[in-house]
Amino acid sequence: MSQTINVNPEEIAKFEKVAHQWWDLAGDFKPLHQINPIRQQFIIQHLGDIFDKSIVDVGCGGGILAESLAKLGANVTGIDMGEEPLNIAKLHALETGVKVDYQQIPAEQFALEHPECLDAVTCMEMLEHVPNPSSVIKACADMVKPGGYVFFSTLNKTLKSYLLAIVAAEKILKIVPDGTHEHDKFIRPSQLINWAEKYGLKCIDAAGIHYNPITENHKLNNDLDVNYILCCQKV
Ligand SMILES: C[S@@+](CC[C@H](N)C(=O)[O-])C[C@H]1O[C@@H](n2cnc3c(N)ncnc32)[C@H](O)[C@@H]1O
Repeated sequence: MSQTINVNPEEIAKFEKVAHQWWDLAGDFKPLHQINPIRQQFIIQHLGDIFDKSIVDVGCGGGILAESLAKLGANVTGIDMGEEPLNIAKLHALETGVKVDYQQIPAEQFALEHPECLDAVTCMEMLEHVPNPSSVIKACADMVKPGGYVFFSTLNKTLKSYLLAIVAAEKILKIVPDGTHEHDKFIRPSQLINWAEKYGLKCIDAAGIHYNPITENHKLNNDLDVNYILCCQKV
């Protein structure tokens, strides 16, 4: 299957190794738990009531966002190429009684099988872990209905993101495992928007995701220098 080429086994292995910590609120995924309410808020701000909306969460991992959207009544499918994160996601959904359809399938393959089917697609903190992010962006654009929404979040390629997301978070504070991120793989908003537009998406909103690991303060703001989220609409 040619689509599986767009997977870096080393990246998948990183997340397989720490998957057991996915729902530990004080563990390696603490930052994702802490920013989840604000990214959910950004999504709902654009989608409105998500009850009964069909949403695919691409690179869902252990299901932090997927579950939170399903809890609000959306019909959520979570896709990822990591087996262990998906096992953890399924187990957690059983424990909480939240219904999410988890599948191990590349985004490109899912898009081929489900063209223009969805009300929304979310793809959070995943693009910086794939060999060819533009191919994932195209897949997200292909699976959403015309007029539907695609949300991307990732890390900007700036000196500030290197200092905060790698030096501070990984090397000094050790709030995420050393080696989680490669600065080369970070994506400037202009680049992401360029790719999105190439595949028929129009960027209609952008926000910075501010997270201070020391004060644990988190909020959306206008500073896209480190972590940011985009809302795109399919033309
Ligand atoms: C940092 S986690 C983000 C999890 C989730 N999106 C969130 O923000 O809560 C990155 C996820 O991307 C997944 N991933 C990495 N490469 C992938 C690929 N090529 N296809 C699908 N998922 C991938 C990893 O397995 C991992 O679960």
